Amino acid sequence: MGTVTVDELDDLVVRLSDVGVRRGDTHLLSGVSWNVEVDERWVILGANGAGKTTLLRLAAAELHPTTGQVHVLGERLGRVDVFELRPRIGFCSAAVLARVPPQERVLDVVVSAGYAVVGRWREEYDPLDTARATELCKSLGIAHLTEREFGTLSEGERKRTMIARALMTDPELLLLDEPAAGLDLGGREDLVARLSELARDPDAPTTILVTHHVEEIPPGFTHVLLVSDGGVVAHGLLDDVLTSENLSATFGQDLELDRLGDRYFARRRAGG
Ligand SMILES: Nc1ncnc2c1ncn2[C@@H]1O[C@H](COP(=O)(O)OP(=O)(O)OP(=O)(O)O)[C@@H](O)[C@H]1O
Repeated sequence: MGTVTVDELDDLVVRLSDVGVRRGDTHLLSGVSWNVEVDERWVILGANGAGKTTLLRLAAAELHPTTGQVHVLGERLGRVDVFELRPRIGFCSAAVLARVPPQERVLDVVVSAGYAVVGRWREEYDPLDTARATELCKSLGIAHLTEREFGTLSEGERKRTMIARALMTDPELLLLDEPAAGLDLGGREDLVARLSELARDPDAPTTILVTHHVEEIPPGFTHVLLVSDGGVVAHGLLDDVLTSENLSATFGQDLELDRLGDRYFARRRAGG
């Protein structure tokens, strides 16, 4: 990857330059360089422990690199107040979901994102915020659940609530860590369809989605970053980079990738 000029930097939502993350003697990431431009929709794909969540936490300004540089929304981590940066980022992960009190009302889970709180359900909210939260719940198919307690929702309904919450602040960058994990086939297909709608919405934020499964790639996503063992196997346009060969290198198995319409499917090659 060549030198990036200041003008080009303006168009970069995320920029990792030769990034390493180390904990003790363990290298979680090493030598990662990666650029995400405005309006791109990226999938990060890799096996368990490959470093996907670590990458996403860097993009969320939740983690600093041990070596190299990370720029998020034009700001360099280490030189910016992350508390000013984070409201510009919508982050949806199992860790964020786990912080929601089960008794909280669904609409409050969504609307309270605008106030950067989880579980402050006695907050007084602006009617405009309530209206926006209601609209987001509608677009994610949970309008009928807004008065329910979060803890009574199904796994899929919780995931959709958390995506609505992540969108509440109108972020410039949306990060989704394994949004389809734990969903049944119907729930996964419903979520993939909703994320596909979001990906195709020109007003939606630049999006990065982490997954283990090519079946979970929503149509409309444009780019893929393949990671293995804390390093990049390949990155670029989905159509160019997502191949049987690259997928096999990513998962360390002889895999065959099929495309059916705008969806991907993978299986181990017979005898592989
Ligand atoms: N604080 C830490 N100390 C040591 N090792 C760590 C630490 N945090 C993460 N790791 C290790 O770093 C590697 C990458 O972790 P990461 O969570 O980024 O992987 P992942 O690709 O998201 O995995 P999964 O798909 O299983 O969620 C893993 O092997 C993990 O055990």
